[in-house]
Amino acid sequence: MAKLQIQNLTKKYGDNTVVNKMTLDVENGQLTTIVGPSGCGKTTILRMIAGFITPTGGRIDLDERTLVDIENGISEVTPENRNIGMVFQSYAVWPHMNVFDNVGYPLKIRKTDKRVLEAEVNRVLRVVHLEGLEKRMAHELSGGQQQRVALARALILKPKLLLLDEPLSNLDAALREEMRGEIKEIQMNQGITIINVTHDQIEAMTMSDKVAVIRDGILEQYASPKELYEYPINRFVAQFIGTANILPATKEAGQEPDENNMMTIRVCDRYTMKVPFKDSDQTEGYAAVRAQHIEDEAGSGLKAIVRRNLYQGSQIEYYLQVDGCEEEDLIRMLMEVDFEKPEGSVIEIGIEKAVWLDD
Ligand SMILES: Nc1ncnc2c1ncn2[C@@H]1O[C@H](COP(=O)(O)OP(=O)(O)OP(=O)(O)O)[C@@H](O)[C@H]1O
Repeated sequence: MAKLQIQNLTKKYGDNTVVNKMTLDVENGQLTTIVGPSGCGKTTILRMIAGFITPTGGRIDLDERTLVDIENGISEVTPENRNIGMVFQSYAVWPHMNVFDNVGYPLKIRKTDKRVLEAEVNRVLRVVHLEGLEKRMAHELSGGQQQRVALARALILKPKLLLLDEPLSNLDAALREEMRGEIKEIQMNQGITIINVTHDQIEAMTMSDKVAVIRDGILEQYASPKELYEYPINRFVAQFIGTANILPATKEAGQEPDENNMMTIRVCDRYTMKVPFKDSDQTEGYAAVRAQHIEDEAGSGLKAIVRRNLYQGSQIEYYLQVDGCEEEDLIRMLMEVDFEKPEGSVIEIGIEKAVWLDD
């Protein structure tokens, strides 16, 4: 049984549909990340789950309790009664309050017994590794520490669901990585369900059990990081997650899967290969190919001119103009450093692995 169920969730501002019939389940104790370009509707989705924005349509259930159901006219549960914690991109800590008071505030306004409050503050400060800083004013903390205070304040009410709206985006790279690890640890140790929003695809891949890729308010694909990377559903997902090369491809109509569940496609009208079978009627489409799956293969029939080679220490990244591809669509290839080809050289390439995309 899923913990959070979102069905046909829709938000319109006038004629502008910013979230369009989104349906997804988040399993108990899992971390789901919502990714997509700026303006695709990520924050709007999170704020509808939290109860700050009323949907135009659809339904949200948390642990078999209906939070909102527009079509059936069920009155909305107010944000403070949803048992959902939220941490925003801006730290939102009170600068002239110390760490203890910042974190204890949600319990204080609920008139919690002083001793219980103290024990709870100490508990969550340990969880976010801030013990010892209780008396420090929030404005005397680093960005990362302030973000931990915000996290502790969200955790103190023991939410069923924690919503994170790009809380790491203002932190430097090293701190961001550390915090990712800590959020993951909180998820595992506290058994909490988390929805994280980001436009950083590396963050999405490394932290999540599942990733929801959104474009223009529409859920394009919802799957594990590995599945998204290996079997992207369309060009948008293939390029957004792990920047795949996209090459024009064709296939014969009516193909059946072979004994290995593969089918035959022709890439750039020059190179025939097998890819995982997809039940599609289309004869013209695309092959998505990762840079590390393009190889040097003399006699392959797929010619390429080296346009750029970028030495990266452990490997060389080549940008190739491939016969049969648009001239401006350069293809990326990663090679060992002993494969040295100057700009302008003509090579022949092979493709070790690809997936077929209809669109
Ligand atoms: N109150 C509002 N009135 C009208 N349009 C709005 C309102 N709030 C958001 N929008 C529009 O809805 C769309 C989605 O916004 P949202 O903030 O959810 O995107 P996002 O994916 O979180 O973007 P970012 O990554 O930049 O934070 C945007 O086009 C935005 O301009």
